[in-house]
Amino acid sequence: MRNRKKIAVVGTGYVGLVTGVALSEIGHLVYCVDINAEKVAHMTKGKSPIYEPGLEELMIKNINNGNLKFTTDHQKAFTNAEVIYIAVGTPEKEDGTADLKYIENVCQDIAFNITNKVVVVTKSTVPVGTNEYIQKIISTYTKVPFAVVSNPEFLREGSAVHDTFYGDRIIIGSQTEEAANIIEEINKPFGIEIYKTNLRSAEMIKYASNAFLATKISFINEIANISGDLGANIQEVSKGMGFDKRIGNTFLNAGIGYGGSCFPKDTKALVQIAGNINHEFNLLKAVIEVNNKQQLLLVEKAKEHYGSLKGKKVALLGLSFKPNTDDMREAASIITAEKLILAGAQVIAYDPIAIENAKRNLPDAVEYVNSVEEALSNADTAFIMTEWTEIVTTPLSKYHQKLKDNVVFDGRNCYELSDAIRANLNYYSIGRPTILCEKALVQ
Ligand SMILES: NC(=O)C1=CN([C@@H]2O[C@H](COP(=O)(O)OP(=O)(O)OC[C@H]3O[C@@H](n4cnc5c(N)ncnc54)[C@H](O)[C@@H]3O)[C@@H](O)[C@H]2O)C=CC1
Ligand SMILES: O=C(O)[C@H]1O[C@H](OP(=O)(O)OP(=O)(O)OC[C@H]2O[C@@H](n3ccc(=O)[nH]c3=O)[C@H](O)[C@@H]2O)[C@H](O)[C@@H](O)[C@@H]1O
Repeated sequence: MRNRKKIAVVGTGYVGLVTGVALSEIGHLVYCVDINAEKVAHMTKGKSPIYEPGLEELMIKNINNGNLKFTTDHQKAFTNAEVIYIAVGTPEKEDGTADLKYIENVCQDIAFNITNKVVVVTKSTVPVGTNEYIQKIISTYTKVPFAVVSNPEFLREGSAVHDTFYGDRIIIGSQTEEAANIIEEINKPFGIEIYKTNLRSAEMIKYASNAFLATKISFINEIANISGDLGANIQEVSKGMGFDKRIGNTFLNAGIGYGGSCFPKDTKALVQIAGNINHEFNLLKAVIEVNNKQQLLLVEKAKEHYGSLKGKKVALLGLSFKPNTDDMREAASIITAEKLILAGAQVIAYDPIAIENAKRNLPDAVEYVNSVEEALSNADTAFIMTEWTEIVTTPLSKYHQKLKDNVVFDGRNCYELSDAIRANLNYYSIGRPTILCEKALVQ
């Protein structure tokens, strides 16, 4: 390959690993470096530490052709590297602000180990002004010339590989044209629209995008929360709204709120970022509050239906924060399981992929089973938390057959109301009229 570069990627979470794999796939020599030795050993054998469709195949291919290496040794990764991508975590602190301790450590790792002129690219989501802070830390410890570039990541978990090769835009924020051009050249083979801007605007584009998507979700959830009782059907409302190109037809699925590693933390961080310049971001505060309430909605509906949940056996179907990932960060299943157990219910949980991670996140009292059917067979009622294909394709007649109380609380609107009527079920969903058995047609 012409212009093949040695590139180091620091941190092998979703963003680092997918970035490293993608850059190796387009022909660069990529060293992915992580401080977690167990993870590195695993990845060196071609095993992905995360469940992400299509990722492991590309990892194996590029390990075998020599383009992709994993190491715990920063010096090995950084020696002669022309570009270094930072993709470590920026978790939230207790007050909601972004914790930059991993970024700060990486800056020192970079300063102490670079050998030649390098472009340092920040993929991690960082508050506005952080790239200048990165520049300051690195230059405190080294005389080797370098430039910083902000290149925020927009991939979604569960479709991360697809999003990397077919994303909507690549944002490059830089103070120098030279550094921006180097990163533009690297990204050209992806064939995705590139937008160049300054450092601070690039940093803000990332937070503003996540905050806007979270706002769309909380907005449609509020419309859902009034639609059901007013006899409207939120799915039809969303569809009708989505025909308007100014609104768009995505991110209008009502449900039990957004979870995941980013929307919850990035919305809180943006409220804090605004607070730092004395701006009260009331809209975003409301988005967060609506989401917190939304995550509790199924428990509230069940309490209303039953009066008390004491002794009820609940099948919790789908545990990850969305389908096609084993990520449990901020999943609605966590707070739901906690509230159910607090109310005296028994929780029988199932997920196609995320059970091992769920065991580290859900209360100890939760029991786990190996299939949807097994969960239903042991339960009085079911809560649908995540719209995995395996769950969505389970016919409602199965719920009718297996559940002792014949009641389903569907947090993801997986079924048509007409199917619930046909299956003769008590069926609660989000933003749609409740179906009660007496009204259902007995087959
Ligand atoms: N998860 C996602 O889908 C997306 C995440 N982001 C952002 O990307 C950043 C990374 O998030 P994730 O990919 O979820 O990562 P993560 O938090 O799951 O993993 C980070 C990795 O960095 C490693 N690490 C920490 N310090 C290190 C050091 N000094 N040297 C080498 N490795 C080190 C850790 O061992 C860990 O494996 C965050 O800022 C996040 O907000 C952005 C878009 C999508
Ligand atoms: O910064 C990040 O980490 C990423 O955050 C999100 O990606 P992700 O969290 O992986 O997944 P999404 O598909 O956005 O879903 C997030 C949450 O919103 C919920 N959601 C999504 C869409 C919708 O219409 N309704 C809805 O409730 C999902 O169930 C899930 O809990 C963004 O979509 C990515 O662009 C961004 O890069």
